Amino acid sequence: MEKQSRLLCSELCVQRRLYEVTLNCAILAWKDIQIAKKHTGRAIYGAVKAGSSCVPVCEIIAVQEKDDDTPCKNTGKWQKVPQSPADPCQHAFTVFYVERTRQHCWWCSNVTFHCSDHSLCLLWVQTIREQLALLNSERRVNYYHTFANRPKSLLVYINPYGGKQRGKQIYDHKVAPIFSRASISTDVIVTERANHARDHLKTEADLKKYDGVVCVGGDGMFSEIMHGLVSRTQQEAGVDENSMEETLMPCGLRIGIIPAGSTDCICYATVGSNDPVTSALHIIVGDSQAMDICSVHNEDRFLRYSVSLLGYGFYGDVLTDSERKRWMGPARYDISGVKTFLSHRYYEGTVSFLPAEGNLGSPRDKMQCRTGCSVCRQSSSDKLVSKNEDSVSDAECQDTWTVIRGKFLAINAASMSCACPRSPKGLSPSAHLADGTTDLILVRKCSRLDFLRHLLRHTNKDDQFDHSFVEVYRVKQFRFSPRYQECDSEVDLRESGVTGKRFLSQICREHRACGCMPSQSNWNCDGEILPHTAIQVRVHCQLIKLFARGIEEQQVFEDPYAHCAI
Ligand SMILES: CCCCCCCCCCCCC/C=C/[C@@H](O)[C@H](COP(=O)(O)O)NC(=O)CCCCC
Ligand SMILES: Nc1ncnc2c1ncn2[C@@H]1O[C@H](COP(=O)(O)OP(=O)(O)O)[C@@H](O)[C@H]1O
Ligand SMILES: [Ca+2]
Repeated sequence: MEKQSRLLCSELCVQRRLYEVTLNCAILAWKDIQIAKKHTGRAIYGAVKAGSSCVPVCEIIAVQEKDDDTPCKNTGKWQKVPQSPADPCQHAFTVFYVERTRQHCWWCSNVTFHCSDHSLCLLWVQTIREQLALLNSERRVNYYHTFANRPKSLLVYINPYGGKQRGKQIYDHKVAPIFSRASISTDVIVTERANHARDHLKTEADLKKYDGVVCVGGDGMFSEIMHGLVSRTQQEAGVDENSMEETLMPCGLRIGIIPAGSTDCICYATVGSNDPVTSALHIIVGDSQAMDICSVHNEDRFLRYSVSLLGYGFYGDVLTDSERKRWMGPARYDISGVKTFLSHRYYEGTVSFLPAEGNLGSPRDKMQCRTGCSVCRQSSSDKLVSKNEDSVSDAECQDTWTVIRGKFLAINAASMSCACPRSPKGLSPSAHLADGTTDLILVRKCSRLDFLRHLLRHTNKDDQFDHSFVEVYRVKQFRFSPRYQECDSEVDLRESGVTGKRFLSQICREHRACGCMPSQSNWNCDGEILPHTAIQVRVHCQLIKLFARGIEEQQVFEDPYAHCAI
C-alpha cells in the first residue's frame, strides 16, 4: 500500500487518554501516545498494535459532532449539553465505522474523540465528511480493488410474511437506524401480496429517484425484486424476453438483501452470513458484486430467471411439499426434506448441455469464489471483448452439446455456491458468482444409504461429488426433457387418438397408480415452483449487481487492517 500524505494530525482524547490521531485520504488512525512510547521509545505508525487502532476511510459509516446527539438525562430527548469552559474534553466528535466480528459478520462500532477546541473539532468532522464524499466522486479503488459507490436514496420492499415473519421488525430495529445514521433516505413499501414488489418495480416505480433497491425477506422475495428490475430493464431496452437468443441488458440499479427469510442462500453466498446488520453495512459502504442470471424458457416462452438453485427431483419435491407447510416457517424444509428423502423418488429424462470452455475452471477445482475473484474478473473482461467483437463463443458456434440420458434422484444447476446455514459450503462449493456459468450436478439413481451419504456431505467437509453416482459439469446452457414428454411422438399421438396433453396426463395418472413408473417432479427455481418440466436454460454473465463484495478471504477477516500504514 503506497504511503498517502496526511490530511490531519492532532492530539485528541479518547476516554480521557491522549491519542495521536491522523487522517489521510485512505485511513483514520489513533494511537495511545503513552503506550506507544512505552513499547518502542518512539512513535509507532501502522497496523493494530498495542494502543493503536485504524479504520479505512471506505469503512467509515458516518461522523457526527458529539453535542449533535447527546441524550438529555432527564427527558431522554436529544439536546445540546452546556459545557464547562475549563474542560479539556468539552468538544467531541464520534466516528462510526465497520468492525468485523465473527464468521464474516460486520458490526457498526464507534469511537469518540474529545478536544478543547471547537474549531478543531469542526475541522475533523468536515475533513472526514469531505473524504467520504470523495469516495463517490473520485471512484476510488478501495482495499479490495473494487469501486465503492455509496447510495444516498434507496427503495425498500419488506415481505412481512417471509421466514419467521420478522421482516418488518428486523428492518425497523436493526437496519433503519444505521441507514439514517449514514444519511441514506429511503422509501419503504411493506408488501401486501405475493408479486406486489415485482409488479411495482416492473411498471410503476420511479427508478430514477433511487441509487438501489433493497429487499427484506428470503430468496423468494429477492427473486421478485430481481424479476421486476430485469424485466423492466428489458422492456425499456426493447429486448424480447421470450427469445432465448436475445442478449439481455444489464440492470443499472444495485440490489441489497436484508435477510429475513427461511434459507437466505443468496445473501449467505454473497456476503458470508445471514446477519441483517452486516448486509445493511455492505449497502452503506456501497459495495458492488456482479452476479450471473439464468433465463429459463419452455420452447419460445420465457418462464423465469434464476440466480441460485434450479433443482429438479429432490429439491423440487422438497419445495413442492414444503409449500403446503408454510405455516411452520423455516422448519417446513426440514420436515419436507426428511419426507422427500424417505420417498426416494427418481425421475427419467434427458439432460443436454454446452460445457463452459476456456479459463473457467471446474466445479471440483477447489478455487472458491471470494472477494475480487480472478475467475469472475476474467469473465468480465471476456464479456467486454465479445461485446465489442459482436461474437458468439466457440462452443456456441460449434454447437458441441453433450447429451446424457438416465434416471436421476436430483438434477441441480447451481449458478453460485448456494451456501446457506444448512450447508455452509453449499451445493457447489467452487461455483462462481459472476463467471457466466452454472454447475450442473446430476445425481443418478442410487440406494437410499448412498443418497443419504451424499446429502450429509453438504453439511461437512467431505466432497459431495466424490461418488460414482454423481456427475458435475460447468456449463453455459442446458436443457432438460422428462422421459414421457419425449415419448409424445406423432405416432404415439395418432395411435392413441388423443391430444398430446391428454395423452401425457393419461399415462401419468395410470402409472402413478400402479407405481411401476416414476411420475414427473417440479423445478425449484430459487425457491419458486416452475409450471413446466421441459426447460431450456441459458446463463447471462453479470446481468445484475448486488450491494455485496463476495465472501472475504479468511485473512481479511482475521486482520482486516494489516495493511493500515499511515
Ligand atoms: C436429510 C439431510 C438433508 C441435508 C441436506 C442439506 C443440503 C442443503 C442444501 C441447501 C441448498 C439450498 C439452495 C437454496 C434454495 C432456496 O432458494 C430455497 C428458497 O429459499 P427461501 O425463499 O429463503 O425459503 N430453499 C429451498 O429450496 C430449501 C431447500 C432445503 C433442502 C433441505
Ligand atoms: N405480503 C405478502 N403476502 C404473501 N406473500 C408474499 C408477500 N410478499 C411477498 N410474498 C411472497 O412470499 C414468498 C416467500 O417469501 P420469502 O421472503 O422468500 O420468504 P421465505 O424465505 O420464508 O420463503 C415469495 O414467493 C414472495 O413472492
Ligand atoms: Ca456462476
